[in-house]
Amino acid sequence: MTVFEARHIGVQYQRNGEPFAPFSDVSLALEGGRMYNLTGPSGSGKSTLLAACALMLPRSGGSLALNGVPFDRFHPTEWRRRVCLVPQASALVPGTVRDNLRFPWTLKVNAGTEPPSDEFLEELLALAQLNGVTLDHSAAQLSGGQQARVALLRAFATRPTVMLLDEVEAALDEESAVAVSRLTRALLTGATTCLRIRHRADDGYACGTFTLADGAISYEAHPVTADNTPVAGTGAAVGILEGASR
Ligand SMILES: Nc1ncnc2c1ncn2[C@@H]1O[C@H](COP(=O)(O)OP(=O)(O)OP(=O)(O)O)[C@@H](O)[C@H]1O
Repeated sequence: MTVFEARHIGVQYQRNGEPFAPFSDVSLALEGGRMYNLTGPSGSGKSTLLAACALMLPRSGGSLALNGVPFDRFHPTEWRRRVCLVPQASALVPGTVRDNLRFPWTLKVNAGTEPPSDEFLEELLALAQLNGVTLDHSAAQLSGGQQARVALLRAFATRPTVMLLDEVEAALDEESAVAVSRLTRALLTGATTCLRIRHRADDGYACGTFTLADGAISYEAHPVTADNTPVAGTGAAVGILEGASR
């Protein structure tokens, strides 16, 4: 089922006083429980597209929808809570891993909602396979790969519908990058989806790749198994993130 749709999206910047549009008519649809790659040459507009989908940038045209509901029926803050953009360098805040995983609940966007319990956070942490890192661990003592995974958990803990990952594993070694992919895949439930900018070779976790080049987008599906799931990974967090244990 399609959970996120972008139709005929355009963005226009000003460059030396002149309008400049990396793209003006880009459409894509993402199905639930899937992970998609977004690739394309440097400067083709990948980060711009993610920011526009998260309503972080004004669009020059086009529409967005979540589960068929148009974006203008959401308050922009609520949209950004559901369509979560994770930048490449997601800075962790000083303090413990718990402080970081609960950080979204210090923000206005989550005002009035209960922060997650330690039990829920421990279940999430277990998925990330962080070699014994606990909720009380100092975030400053985590490796780069561990920090990237805690940043992902922090974003997923708010249960967004769409995760937009802007090269979250770009600065990591191959082993840590695979760990981030595995964790992302494990965190997806049937009601959530993920679009990630990726420059590395495919790692088998995505069901397909969008390519943005020269203002146009194309899509290529990846091989799937007989039960129509991507080759690598499973939604291991389905039970956790669908609510039973929070
Ligand atoms: N704030 C801005 N003002 C003007 N032009 C911008 C702005 N941000 C990005 N651009 C331009 O828009 C184009 C797309 O940039 P964007 O960062 O989206 O590309 P990208 O595909 O993500 O690139 P990369 O793979 O190098 O990260 C580039 O030509 C860039 O110079």
